[in-house]
Amino acid sequence: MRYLTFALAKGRLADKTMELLESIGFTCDEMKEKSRKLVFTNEDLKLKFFLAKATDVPTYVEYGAADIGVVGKDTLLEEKKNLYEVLNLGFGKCRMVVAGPKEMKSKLESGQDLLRVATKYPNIASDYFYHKKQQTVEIIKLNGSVELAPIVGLAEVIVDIVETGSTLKENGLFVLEEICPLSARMVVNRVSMKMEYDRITELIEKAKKALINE
Ligand SMILES: Nc1ncnc2c1ncn2[C@@H]1O[C@H](COP(=O)(O)OP(=O)(O)OP(=O)(O)O)[C@@H](O)[C@H]1O
Ligand SMILES: O=P(O)(O)OC[C@H]1O[C@H](OP(=O)(O)OP(=O)(O)O)[C@H](O)[C@@H]1O
Repeated sequence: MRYLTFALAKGRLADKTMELLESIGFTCDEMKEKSRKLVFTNEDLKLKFFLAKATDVPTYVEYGAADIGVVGKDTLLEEKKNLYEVLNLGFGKCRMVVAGPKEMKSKLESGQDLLRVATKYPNIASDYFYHKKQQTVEIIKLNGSVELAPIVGLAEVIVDIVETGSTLKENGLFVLEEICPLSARMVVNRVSMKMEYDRITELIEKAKKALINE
C-alpha cells in the first residue's frame, strides 16, 4: 500500500486540523512532540503528514506532492489551483471584506475616482472589483498588517480577513462591503482522487461524521 500524504496549514488552522484528523484515527504520535521536523510518518496506517505555510498548501496538492490538504477558503480563492475541494470543515470561520474609513462607504457606492486597494489577496480583490464593474481600482499587494494602509495613506480601502473585528475597531476602520464567508476546507489532488478513491472517500465520510457529531 502506498502512503497517503497530507499537507496541512501551519498557523491558525493547525490545532483544529490535528484535532479532527486525530478524532477519526488519521493520526501520528510523532507530530505531537515539539520539534523542527517537517514530515511525520505513521508506518502502520501508511500515512504521511507535513505542515506547510498556508498559502503553499494548494501548490503541494495540485502537483501531487500531497494527496490531501487542509487550508482556508481564502487561500483557495487566491491561489486558484486545479484541485478538488471536497469538504467544508466549518472551523477557521471568518469573512473576506472591503474595509476602510467610514467616509469611504459612499465613495465606494458611487464608484467614482480611482480607488487604491491594499491587500494580501490581490486575486480576490481584483476579481471582486471586476465583477462589481463600477470601480476602477489599483491593487496594492501587501504581506501583512494591511490595516496600516488606509491609516498612513497608502490606499483608500483594504480587502482583508475579519474575524472578531477587533483589529479594524482598534484602528478606526469599518467593514464597508462583504465579499464572502470563509472557513477551512479539505482539498484533494485530482489524480489521487482516482488512484486512492476508497481510502480518500473513507476519510471524507469519517470527517463528515465527526463534524456532524461535534
Ligand atoms: N483572524 C484571522 N485572520 C487570518 N486568518 C484567519 C483568521 N481566522 C481564521 N483564519 C483562517 O486561517 C488561515 C490561516 O491563517 P494564518 O494566519 O495561520 O496564515 P497566513 O494568513 O498565511 O498568515 P501568515 O502570512 O502570517 O503566515 C487563513 O487563511 C484563514 O482561512
Ligand atoms: O477581526 P480580527 O479578529 O481582529 O482578525 C483579523 C486580523 O487577523 C489577520 O491578521 P494576522 O493576525 O494574520 O496578521 P497579518 O496582518 O500580519 O496578516 C487579518 O489579516 C486581520 O488583520
